[in-house]
Amino acid sequence: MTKLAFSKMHGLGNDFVMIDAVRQDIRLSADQVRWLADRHFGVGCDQLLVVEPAQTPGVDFRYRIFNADGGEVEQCGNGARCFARFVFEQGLSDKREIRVETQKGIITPHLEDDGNVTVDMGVPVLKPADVPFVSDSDAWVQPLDVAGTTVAITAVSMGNPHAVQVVADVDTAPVAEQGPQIEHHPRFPARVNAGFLQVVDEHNVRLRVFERGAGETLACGTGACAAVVAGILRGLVASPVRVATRGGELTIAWGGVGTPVMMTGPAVTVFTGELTLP
Ligand SMILES: N[C@@H](CCC[C@H](N)C(=O)O)C(=O)O
Repeated sequence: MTKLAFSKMHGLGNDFVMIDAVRQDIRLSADQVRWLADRHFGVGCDQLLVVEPAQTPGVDFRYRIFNADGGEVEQCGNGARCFARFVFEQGLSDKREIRVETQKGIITPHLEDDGNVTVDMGVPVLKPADVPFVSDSDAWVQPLDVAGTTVAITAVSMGNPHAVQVVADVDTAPVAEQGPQIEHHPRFPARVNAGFLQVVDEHNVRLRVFERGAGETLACGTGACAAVVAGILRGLVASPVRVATRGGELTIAWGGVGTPVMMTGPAVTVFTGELTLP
């Protein structure tokens, strides 16, 4: 029987089980990830985050991200902020700026004095083939057939893939209906996170995201980055942009094509615990 110490954290209600695999010798199967993520039989979370020793010189840690469905993915924005608070609170690092490698490159969370965390999320990828999105056009806005209707999406990778559409009102947007269809759309061969963006004014938007491998979450950090990139490319908003999600607000700043996206928001520890893995 394997004992596992963990922390339960959240960023705007996007919740995580955090595991220290620096001091614990732990390797989880997809079944164990699904069990931990299960809200009835396990701890419950949208994503499970595993902190490991770095594999690259000059980098502090590696962190791995698993969706509630057990699949490992490339990037997680709210998770990156929680990762930074976790390693600080757990005494794994006393640095306020931490270089961490993910499946899709190195990101740099910074613990702010006010308790928020700012993360350099890297340069967004816009070339369709690299998102990956199947298209013979490089246009920022592209039609996508979704269950008999055509929606206008912007495909953006923040390390992980996003399809962002603009809606009149997020409260009435067809998130539950279209979300699963977009997630599994054949033009997104790695599946995709489906974002629904409402522009309030030049510096304020509202956002809902149906996440790949987790369903709709209360907030999605990379989704907020992708939505602001899409909004700026479409000429609808200007940096910085406050993104209101169902779980709270993030601030996203982006200087344009070829520059990194900066994300600022909270990271909260809810409780710590120990369990026996099945
Ligand atoms: N909630 C995350 C994103 C987690 C990964 C995503 N579901 C995917 O499959 O790409 C965030 O805050 O960015």
